[in-house]
Amino acid sequence: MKLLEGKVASAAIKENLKNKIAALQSANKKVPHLAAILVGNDPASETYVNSKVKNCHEIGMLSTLVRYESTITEAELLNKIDELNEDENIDGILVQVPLPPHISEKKVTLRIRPEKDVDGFHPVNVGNMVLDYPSFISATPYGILLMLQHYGIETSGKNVVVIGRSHTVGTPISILLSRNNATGNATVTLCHSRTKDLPSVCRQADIIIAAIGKPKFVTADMVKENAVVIDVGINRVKDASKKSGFALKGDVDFENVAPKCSYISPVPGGVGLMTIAALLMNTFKAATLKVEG
Ligand SMILES: Nc1nc(=O)c2c([nH]1)NC[C@@H]1CN(c3ccc(C(=O)N[C@@H](CCC(=O)O)C(=O)O)cc3)C=[N+]21
Repeated sequence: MKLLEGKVASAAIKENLKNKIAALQSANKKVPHLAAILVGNDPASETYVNSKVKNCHEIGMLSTLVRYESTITEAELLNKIDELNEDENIDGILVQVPLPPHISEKKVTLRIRPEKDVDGFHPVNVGNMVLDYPSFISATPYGILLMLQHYGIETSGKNVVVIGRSHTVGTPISILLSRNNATGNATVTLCHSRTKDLPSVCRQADIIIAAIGKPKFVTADMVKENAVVIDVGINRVKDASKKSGFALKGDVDFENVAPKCSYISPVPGGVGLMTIAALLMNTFKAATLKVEG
């Protein structure tokens, strides 16, 4: 069993970006600049956004963190997005979700200009992604592709079972893995709560992608010998031994599943870190595409 280490794979991507940014700098060109908006003080969101900002800094990318109290009005937030859309110094914009209930995530998503939508959440980007036109692929599915690529895991002709049909993970990764290109050509089965006999469907899988949001959902009896297991879950489970009182757990019963796998991604230290690398890739692309017109 080999671990798919997000730390190792994301470090390689970040090193490459760092060199490219250094080259821009020495050519006196503009350095990519990400604007991240965080509303409220949800501890998980704070961790993720701080990590995004820190990672920008590590590779020489500029970032601006815009913070608001959870009482900010929807109109104020939309105004800020308009301002960042117009700001020529800003290449990428992301608004961390979830947002407070009085703010429409849909309105916010639609307001960000598709050219600056480095999260790839705008319907224009989602549509372009589906049609295989140039687009921003959202961070989690893109991160999974980068992880598979880094470890040289072949997808062509493989049976992939994706568990979970969310807009942000299950649906886009199913589309991306089934398309006709170097990171696709898989036979994809997208499973969900109405799937009949999920364990036997999973046992057919060469690659399982677990994105359900339930700890220990994928158990050893569901996994074929030598399968590749990608765990996208990020569940905060009560754990009195941790300083925070919580432990981060994936969707896979790691202890019992790992011995059967050829490769498995851990949580933490797996796909989560790849999502950040993917965001940096998208922000770099947003900046350089603009330069090229
Ligand atoms: N507009 C928007 N874009 C997002 O991309 C977005 C979002 N909102 N909302 C929430 C989800 C979740 N997400 C993660 C990012 C990093 C880790 C990550 O770095 N995880 C570390 C551990 C972090 C920890 O210790 O809590 C790991 O798995 O090793 C996880 C999850 C981005 N998301």
